Amino acid sequence: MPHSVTPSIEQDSLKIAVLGAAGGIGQSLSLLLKAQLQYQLKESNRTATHIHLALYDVNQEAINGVTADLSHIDTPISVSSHSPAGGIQNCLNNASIVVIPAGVPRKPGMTRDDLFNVNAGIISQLGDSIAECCDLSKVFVLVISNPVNSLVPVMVSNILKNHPQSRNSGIERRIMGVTKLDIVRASTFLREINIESGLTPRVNSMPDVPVIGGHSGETIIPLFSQSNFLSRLNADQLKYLIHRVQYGGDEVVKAKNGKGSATLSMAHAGYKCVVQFFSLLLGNIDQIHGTYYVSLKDANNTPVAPGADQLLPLVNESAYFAVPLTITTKGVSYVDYDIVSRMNDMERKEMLPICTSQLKKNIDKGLEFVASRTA
Ligand SMILES: NC(=O)c1ccc[n+]([C@@H]2O[C@H](COP(=O)([O-])OP(=O)(O)OC[C@H]3O[C@@H](n4cnc5c(N)ncnc54)[C@H](O)[C@@H]3O)[C@@H](O)[C@H]2O)c1
Ligand SMILES: O=C(O)C[C@H](O)C(=O)O
Repeated sequence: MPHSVTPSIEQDSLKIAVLGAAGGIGQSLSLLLKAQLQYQLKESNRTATHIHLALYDVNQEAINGVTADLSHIDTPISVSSHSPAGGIQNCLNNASIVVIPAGVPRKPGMTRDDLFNVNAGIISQLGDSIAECCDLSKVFVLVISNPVNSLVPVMVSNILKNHPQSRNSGIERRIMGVTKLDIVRASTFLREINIESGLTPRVNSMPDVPVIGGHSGETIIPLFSQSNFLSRLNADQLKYLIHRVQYGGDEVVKAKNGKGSATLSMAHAGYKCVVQFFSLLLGNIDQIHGTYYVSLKDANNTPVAPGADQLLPLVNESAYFAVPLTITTKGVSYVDYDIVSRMNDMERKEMLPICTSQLKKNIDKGLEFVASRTA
């Protein structure tokens, strides 16, 4: 029996499932959701909406402990604990948003790609469960597990290939790779360097830096050319910032020295993403503007939304790419291809080709994994 603190989900309810919720990211993200989500309801006219957090992990003892602990927090959000013993179905049934930080993290000396074999198996199994338990015409799936560049293709192609109920569901428009941590880092590091250069930024505002491409090393393209501060950066500062954003993950892996990778900053970034989808589903907003790593083609191999047709030739036909998107309850509805035309020469001629050639290998690896799994 899953341990359920509030077992019955009321009719007007919104359920968020976190898979891998007993881990470093999962625990901190679940804390933020349990402690903070109800503040979104205040903006909503759906004050009667009941929010439920369904927490799943293969580590049964750990997830029961995490759920019992969170359940004492004085917010009107119910929580339930799920593990393989009681089945993942109870966790996923009726979920509107599924967030996935399940899988192994890096240790020093490893690349994200070294995680592929273990995590691709986990992601494809979780994808099978999502296909069986969730309404594929409605659910949003946010993939945090690494390597994001390969695992999003695994999630999308496994569901489309192996689950006939996905046909015409549009699920490929609602599976999002989470690259928000790169955006969070770019903003943080730019602010730091501005302060070092003698600027006094406002306490309550952070610089905006779009980051596109993928989520590892040189596939990460921070577009400092599109921040308001480019003219204040010298060439060395710009080089330093780009490198720091591209390898920010390594900084944390090294500092944790074998005890994992970024968890707290990732939980913060993931929370920002979940809040967007939560607000969309509550009806607080009718569209999201956000950057996610998504499939640029739909199940019929045609561009996923307006703008994707223009973007594809600009990104060397990369089938997956992180790019600013407009997202409605149906999923990706517009792809901001124009961000590539706004890149400066160095970003477009030097960084973009390196990104897309590496992305191609990462994407192919994911697709080949699914093909061999099906065969
Ligand atoms: N997208 C990003 O920006 C980003 C940032 C940081 C970390 N990550 C990735 O997120 C993943 C998780 O990182 P972490 O630090 O939380 O790791 P962790 O080891 O602390 O937690 C992972 C959790 O997943 C659980 N798990 C394993 N297999 C599972 C399965 N089949 N179903 C459900 N749960 C399962 C484990 O029991 C564990 O509790 C890693 O792959 C890491 O590389 C991504
Ligand atoms: O670096 C990692 O392995 C975790 C994550 O992708 C990060 O960017 O911090």
